[in-house]
Amino acid sequence: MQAIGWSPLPSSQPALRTVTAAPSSSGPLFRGPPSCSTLRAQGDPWSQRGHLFPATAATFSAMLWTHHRRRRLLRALASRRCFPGSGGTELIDAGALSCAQLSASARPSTWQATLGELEDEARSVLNFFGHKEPREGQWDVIKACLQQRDIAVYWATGAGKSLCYQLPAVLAWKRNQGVVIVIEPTISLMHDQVVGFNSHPGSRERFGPRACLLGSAQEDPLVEQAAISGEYCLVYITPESLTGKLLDAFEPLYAEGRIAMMVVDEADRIPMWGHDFRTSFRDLWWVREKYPNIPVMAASGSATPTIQRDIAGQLALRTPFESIGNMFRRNLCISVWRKETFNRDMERVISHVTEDGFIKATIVYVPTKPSAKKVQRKLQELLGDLIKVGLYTGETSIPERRNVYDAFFDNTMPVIVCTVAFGMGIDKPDIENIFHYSPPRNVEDYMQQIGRAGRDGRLARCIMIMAHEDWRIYENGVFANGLKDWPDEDVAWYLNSTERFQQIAAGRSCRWEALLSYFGRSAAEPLGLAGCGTCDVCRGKRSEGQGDVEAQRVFTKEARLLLSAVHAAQDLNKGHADHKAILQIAAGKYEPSSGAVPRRYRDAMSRVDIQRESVKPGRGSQIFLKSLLDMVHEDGYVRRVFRKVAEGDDGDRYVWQLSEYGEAALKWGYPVHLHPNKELKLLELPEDQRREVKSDQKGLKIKKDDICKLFAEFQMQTVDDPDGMREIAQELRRELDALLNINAQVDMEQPPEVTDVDAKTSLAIEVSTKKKQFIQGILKKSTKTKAGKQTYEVSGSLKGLRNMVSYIVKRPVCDHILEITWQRQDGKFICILKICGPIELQFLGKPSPCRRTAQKNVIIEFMRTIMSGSRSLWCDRYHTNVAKVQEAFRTAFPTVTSIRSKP
Ligand SMILES: Nc1ncnc2c1ncn2[C@@H]1O[C@H](COP(=O)(O)OP(=O)(O)OP(=O)(O)O)[C@@H](O)[C@H]1O
Repeated sequence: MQAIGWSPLPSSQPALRTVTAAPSSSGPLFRGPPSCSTLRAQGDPWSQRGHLFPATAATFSAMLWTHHRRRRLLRALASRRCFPGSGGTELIDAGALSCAQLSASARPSTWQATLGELEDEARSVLNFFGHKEPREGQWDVIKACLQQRDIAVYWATGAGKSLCYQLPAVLAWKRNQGVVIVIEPTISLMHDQVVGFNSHPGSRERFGPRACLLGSAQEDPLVEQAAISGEYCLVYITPESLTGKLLDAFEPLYAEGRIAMMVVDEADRIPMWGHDFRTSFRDLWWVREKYPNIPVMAASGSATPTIQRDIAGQLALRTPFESIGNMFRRNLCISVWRKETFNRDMERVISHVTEDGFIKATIVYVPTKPSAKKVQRKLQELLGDLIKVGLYTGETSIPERRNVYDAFFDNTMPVIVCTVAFGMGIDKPDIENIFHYSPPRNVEDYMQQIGRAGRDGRLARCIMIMAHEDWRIYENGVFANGLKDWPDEDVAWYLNSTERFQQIAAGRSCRWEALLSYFGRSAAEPLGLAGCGTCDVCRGKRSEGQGDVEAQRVFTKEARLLLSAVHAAQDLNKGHADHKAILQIAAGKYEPSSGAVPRRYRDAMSRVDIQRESVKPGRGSQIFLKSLLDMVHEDGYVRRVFRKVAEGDDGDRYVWQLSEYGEAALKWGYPVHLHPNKELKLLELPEDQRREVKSDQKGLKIKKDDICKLFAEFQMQTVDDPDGMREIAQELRRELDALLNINAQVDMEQPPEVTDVDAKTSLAIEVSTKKKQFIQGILKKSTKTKAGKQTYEVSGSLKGLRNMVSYIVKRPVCDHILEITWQRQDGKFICILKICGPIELQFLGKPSPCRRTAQKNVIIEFMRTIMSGSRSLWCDRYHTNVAKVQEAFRTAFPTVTSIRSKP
């Protein structure tokens, strides 16, 4: 075999030239790289040039079998990997020429020359991607790739990180030097990258470089086979697949030196997902340990300095070439809106989707799967049948994901409602709106998600619709429970990130400035003194997102009392102002610890006392101030910082501080206007009403707790005891029915503010005939349209009707409502719904051997669905015997009247 390849030695040292093994033969189905000899025969210029990546023991010995001594040297060289230009000048063989001697004499001129040559080649590969020039920074990263260095690239979303590894991948592939493995966190992202890469004209040519994805999303086993024998230029894979069964599969390719580089894209997911649901992210160091000689690149669009350090540690990066870019995206206009009613919020979303009569590509992010379903249904309803709204969550099946993804890209489904499962790294140029209905859990996720918008450089909107209560799921709910096993420093990072995000949402300064400073970037340079000029704060539009401004009330005196207490607590406790201390100080109940300085204590207290005197009685109580603290926090007057809770310390997780804005408000006495929250409104009710509401709430909580217990019991039941299961299921069912009745009332507890119930207005609503029963009590007139739909005229107050109609008619529970009664109680307008009746189940799936488990899973899933407020369930995930499940259902749920299966 003739040698082709690059060597760090001068041409007078031909023995040290490296050689590549002939490429493995391409399978009939795949376009593998052409062999070296074929290329030479075709006069391919790539084959005449030097090597991008060092050769292996096998390839060395293939060429140099006649030179025994040098063969030994080269084997050692190959096994210890002496890289040109990367400082790998190790002494190898004392008897022969030492590598150090050789390199010392030869490297400067040859390496420069060779690198220059490679750079020329790399530039010409830019055409493959259809780009004329590299963007700022891309070239430096590509050069570091050519030097085989570990690399960390932290640039803004959409800045062009992918090219930094795809271009070297094409170069390596063309020179027959192996594949680049790219680890991506999501299937949709892999799919996007593979489709994008394979659609380049160069990829479609015969023997053109191609990309593939491996893992559960790859249905064709032949692709896996071809990928591990090096027939693809880029192999995309999830961390689970790589650290799982495919880790060993790449061994032969590695032994041949034909893995050119490993890339961990979206590397910020390592600390973010690695702890809980994607632990494989934290196992990536296995790959490094098993294949130590492969250079590693980490890329991320949302990594803070702390996360960058974590990534470097987890991937064991060796003195990496770091490129840290500016993260400001001038064309993204960020706004935050306060939630109003669900329907009103959805209407506001729609008004932006259909602005100017054009349908804008839009992604709506929501934090949980049930809320994704709810939002999708509502948007679909408002948009009608012509405009499709897709749903993409962790529960979406792989074929369905593919459909949704494709439809979104070709604009047949312009709106997608999704959880974090969708969108990461997706490069659709014309997304004009990103909505968040409830905030994502931290700044990193937010940055990543808004980064999908405006990738064509045109203006795009990023609007977050939220309520302060939304943060609770991250602090107390299922997300926070997941933190239990995390190390302290990661918990601190997580909670601080959520807290910083709350500050950004409060909008007391330019939102981009706050984002950039979170990511440790200078805001002064890209933004200038005037801020970004595009966010709602800079445009002076913050108040527009604040919902009903008239609902705000003046809390200046109470807020000043609270802020002065935070100030005093900070001062007294050496910055450790915890929740309890602040409330005690504000209420005048604080006992100083023995270490407190009496003089300072007196001064601090007297300042707080002055404020307290100006507050009305009852408004300075700890319980009132507790609600107020949440309100001033929501509005950005105070912020929290995570503190490490010591072993056995049951203190608060956070310490509180005045924000700059809070300090100014305290110092200059600005008026403080706030939206009263639920707790505060409750406190303001007369005693008897408050007690009533509380007992209702308590009743509901007890009921919910009972149900959760029953549910847990049901889950514990073994499938071998169908009678036991059935019994618990029936009990559960009764409880659920009762709960649904309560829920209906509780949901309507904030009824339309009806000032005069007798002032009736009529409103026409269109409903299908089967819903007739639930409005007959208040039906005034009914007519049938030509299309066969029934129109009913219902009486009531206009606002009340609108609320009721949208609540009832547009919700999936409407088919199960038996009776509606409206009542007026304590000046409130209450609608009581009795819910029961047919529940429709649709099954997709084939019989599978583990029927009982599947049946149980279906029932569990069903109960979850009911508890989340929905009444229909699609069981497409369970492969089971449909008839058996139907039977199990009929016994467990006698009210289920219609169970259909889909072929
Ligand atoms: N040199 C270039 N010239 C012109 N366009 C480019 C260049 N490099 C990249 N692009 C384009 O920029 C867009 C964004 O690139 P890419 O998807 O690589 O961004 P990214 O940094 O990986 O973003 P994210 O972090 O969101 O995944 C793509 O459409 C790509 O084609």
